[in-house]
Amino acid sequence: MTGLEVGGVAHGYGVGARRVEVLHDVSLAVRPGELVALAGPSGSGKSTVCHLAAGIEHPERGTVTLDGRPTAELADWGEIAAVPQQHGLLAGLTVRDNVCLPAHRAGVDPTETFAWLAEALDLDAFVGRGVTDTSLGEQQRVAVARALVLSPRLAVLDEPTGHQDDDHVTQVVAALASAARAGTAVLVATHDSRVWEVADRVVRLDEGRIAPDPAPDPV
Ligand SMILES: Nc1ncnc2c1ncn2[C@@H]1O[C@H](COP(=O)(O)OP(=O)(O)OP(=O)(O)O)[C@@H](O)[C@H]1O
Repeated sequence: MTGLEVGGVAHGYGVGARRVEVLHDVSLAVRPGELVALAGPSGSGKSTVCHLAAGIEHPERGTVTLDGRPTAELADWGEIAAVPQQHGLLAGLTVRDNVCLPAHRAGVDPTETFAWLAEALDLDAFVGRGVTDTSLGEQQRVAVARALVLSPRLAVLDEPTGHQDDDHVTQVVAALASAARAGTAVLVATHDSRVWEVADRVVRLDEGRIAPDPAPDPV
């Protein structure tokens, strides 16, 4: 098991005069059991890396693999689970059914994991409610719970603390750290220094390139 490997990726959007080059020779890895934060200014390409890692897009050049297989060929939520910026929840379902959907589709009983996630992410008060009848922050935690319900080999989360207050940031960060301890490779695009603090590594993007590590402070 090698986890997520992004190798020499170049990627952009559009053609001709509308062409935007977004990523230039990006390489990074997230090993099973690692939590890696992807930092960088707005527009530096974090969400694009997330889309490629989650297999939502194919890289134009280079490779993006999970345990050696292209992520774009892995559609199973037990392999790769994602929290996109817009959360991607199903409006017609309750909170509980949104979280449990990947498990139901995989034929796995989610009862125990759901109970743990609902408590860990403070969902208990509204698990039976339609997901559209919850706040944006609540929906974001529902999306995090859904991503973790099958203990995927890779979890890709795009700004998963963006709508949370301090206490709930702590809960989301703890749930992600716990998933990593259980063996999931966790990639988190985030501006949130509270995520950087618990990450095994922080990888910085700058204008679509991996930024070098800052020089150590002089002693
Ligand atoms: N579908 C698209 N078509 C054209 N350009 C795009 C598309 N998606 C993203 N871009 C451009 O690619 C660049 C990187 O966008 P991306 O969303 O990956 O950045 P980001 O680092 O996640 O930003 P933020 O922190 O604001 O979410 C931006 O200049 C953006 O405008």
